[in-house]
Amino acid sequence: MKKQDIIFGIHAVEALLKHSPERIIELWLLQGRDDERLTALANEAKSFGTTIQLASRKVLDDKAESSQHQGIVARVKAAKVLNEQDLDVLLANTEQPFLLILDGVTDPHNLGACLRNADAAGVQGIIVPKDNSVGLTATVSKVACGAAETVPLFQVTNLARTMRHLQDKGVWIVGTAGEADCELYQADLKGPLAIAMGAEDKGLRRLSRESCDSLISIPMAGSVSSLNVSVATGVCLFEAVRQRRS
Ligand SMILES: C[S@@+](CC[C@H](N)C(=O)[O-])C[C@H]1O[C@@H](n2cnc3c(N)ncnc32)[C@H](O)[C@@H]1O
Repeated sequence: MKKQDIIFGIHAVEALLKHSPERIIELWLLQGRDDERLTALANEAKSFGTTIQLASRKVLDDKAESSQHQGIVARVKAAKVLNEQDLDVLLANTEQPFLLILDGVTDPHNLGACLRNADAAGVQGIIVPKDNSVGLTATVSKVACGAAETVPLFQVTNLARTMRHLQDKGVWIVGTAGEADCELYQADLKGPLAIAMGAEDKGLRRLSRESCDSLISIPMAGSVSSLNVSVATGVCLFEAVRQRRS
């Protein structure tokens, strides 16, 4: 298991300082950059006793393994990996579960965007299979814009079994597939709910699809056959938000 991670980008580091500053070991800032937001983050990090170093762009690019760091890179203690037991704790403490299942999303940009959507929609947790899914990488945190620090990601060994467990706890699972007869806008998305999205290439796996209580499609007016998974996630989550507010 990894003991340390890298997190980069202004929003990602800001969320880290807000929600789990104790994880930050060291912070590198781009030298010579006079940026109010970076200065504010550096001052906050200093107040937690974090070591701060100024570094060149090349050093930051190397640390982040990306040039998208916006002048700030943190070395952090790896986040605790959440599992089935942690999910049970969440369910026990949540009156009206609103969850997202991602069945094998492998692109870090997609997971990051789904985390961001989930945070914005008020989703309490995302469930992913441990294998064949991307985890919380530095790129995921950057794209999530802070949501990797606020939305718990549960990594489970057997997704179909976890879905049955959710159903036993009264959660209705709505799967998504372009060919489903029922359209999103006809579905009832109130009550304890988990929305299940499929992988970028193959969609929901057979067993996951069969484990859903219902399947819905997002109507497609044009010629493309499907939406990007993070876009489809946003569309479905916010239809659920609309219904749950009314
Ligand atoms: C790129 S699509 C996968 C396409 C894949 N070829 C398939 O057969 O499902 C990734 C995921 O986004 C969601 N999605 C994309 N377009 C959708 C649509 N029109 N209706 C429902 N879900 C959709 C589904 O969860 C799907 O599994």
